[in-house]
Amino acid sequence: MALIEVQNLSKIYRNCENLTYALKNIHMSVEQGEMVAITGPSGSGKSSLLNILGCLDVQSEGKYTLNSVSPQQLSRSQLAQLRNREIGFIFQHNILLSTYNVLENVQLPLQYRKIRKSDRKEMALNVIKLVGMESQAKKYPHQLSGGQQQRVAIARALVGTPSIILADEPTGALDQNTGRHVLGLLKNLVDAGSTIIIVTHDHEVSSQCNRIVKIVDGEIVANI
Ligand SMILES: Nc1ncnc2c1ncn2[C@@H]1O[C@H](COP(=O)(O)OP(=O)(O)OP(=O)(O)O)[C@@H](O)[C@H]1O
Repeated sequence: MALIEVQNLSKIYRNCENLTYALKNIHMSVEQGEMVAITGPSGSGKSSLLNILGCLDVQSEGKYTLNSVSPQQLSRSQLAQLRNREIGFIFQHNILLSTYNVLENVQLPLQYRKIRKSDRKEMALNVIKLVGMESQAKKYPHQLSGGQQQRVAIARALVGTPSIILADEPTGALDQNTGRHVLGLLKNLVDAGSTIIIVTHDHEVSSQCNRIVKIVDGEIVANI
């Protein structure tokens, strides 16, 4: 079974009298070690899909399994544990805590796990090194550039060794050079065995992925 399996999945938003069919009959699977781009025009359903894959929302119809687990069958606390253990999130505008330094920010996803304090620090330092930020570990977010902050966000997404990394426009807020650097970092992670799904409008990013899933009006129109 693939790491991610989506079958006949639909998402319908109900607001008062209105129904919006944000996703219609989606089928897709993602294997371990793939880097997959999700593209499509504004309002096509990309975020709705990413939210379901990230267990932040549930589908209205159909089936989703992550590592053979069906998130829709879990309680809220089980779901929170699954998210914490299996998924690393990277957003366009990273949400580092301003009063925490780099090392403290990167350790955050580990605080809900039963891991010794000294081990947490070591795990965080390892991923901080991986993204080339070891000399900045004591700095606070406001002392870093946008690209450096995004590298810290990537380290934080990685620290718990999640099964999958979900990235929403990870280079969208960066200048071209910094964006290329961050993209290179994500590619290195995939080369080392990580699985990444990236929502992007950027052709340079999607062209570097193994596969592009294009969504239009809630339907997959290409998966190549
Ligand atoms: N909470 C909600 N309630 C009602 N409709 C929603 C909600 N969230 C999204 N939608 C609608 O679902 C459709 C898909 O939205 P979605 O945000 O998934 O698109 P998107 O491809 O991520 O767009 P963008 O690229 O602009 O971020 C749109 O028609 C949107 O208006």
